[in-house]
Amino acid sequence: MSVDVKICGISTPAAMSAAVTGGAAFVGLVFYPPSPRSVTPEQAAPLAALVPEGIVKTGLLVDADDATIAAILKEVPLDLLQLHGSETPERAAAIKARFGVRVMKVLKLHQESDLAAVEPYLGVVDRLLFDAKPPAEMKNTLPGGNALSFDWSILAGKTWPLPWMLAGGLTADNLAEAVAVTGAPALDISSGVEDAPGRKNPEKIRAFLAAAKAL
Ligand SMILES: O=C(O)c1ccccc1NCC(=O)[C@H](O)[C@H](O)COP(=O)(O)O
Repeated sequence: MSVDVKICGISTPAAMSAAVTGGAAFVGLVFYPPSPRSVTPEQAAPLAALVPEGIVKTGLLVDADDATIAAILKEVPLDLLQLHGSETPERAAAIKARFGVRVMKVLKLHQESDLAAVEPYLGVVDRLLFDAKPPAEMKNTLPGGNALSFDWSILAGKTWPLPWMLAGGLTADNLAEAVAVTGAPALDISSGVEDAPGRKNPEKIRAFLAAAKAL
């Protein structure tokens, strides 16, 4: 079995090169100033230029307004927008229509009933990402990238009529179990390939990608 990998929160050329040469299918740039991984459009543009055609350049946004999205897309040719805030289906549809870019909605899970949130996005977004709910104290400051997993069994045996990926507390050591339990076709990782929040370790990026390739 092979799974696609997204390396999220890249902010240096060394980390981008490790992701690209290691075989990432997606790379993620965080455009959310409170995050230790945040980049400005001007910082992101040269990083995006290191990414060959075929690897999906993803921009992570948290409840961004149109002016912010327009300013990012003016500088950075993104292929996919990751909506990591409280974007409604209507807002996701409006972003897609206005900017003509694919969108991936993040749904934060804690228990099986949280999956009810999927249905309103079907037929609207291009892809889903299932992540852990942030701790209450981080909800308004860092709504993702907290190295937290959720109960993967919530996803066991489920299928979805659109592409999706799994995130939250993944590491090279737990990815095999995560895929075995959830059947995830793609994985998204940030903290697990860092030495500290915002400090990506190229060796850890390579190790994660190698472990995913070995599944
Ligand atoms: O990375 C951030 O700082 C961040 C800030 C605000 C919203 C989301 C953020 N990150 C999300 C991700 O990097 C991933 O999609 C996912 O949450 C995986 O995170 P991790 O558990 O750190 O691997």
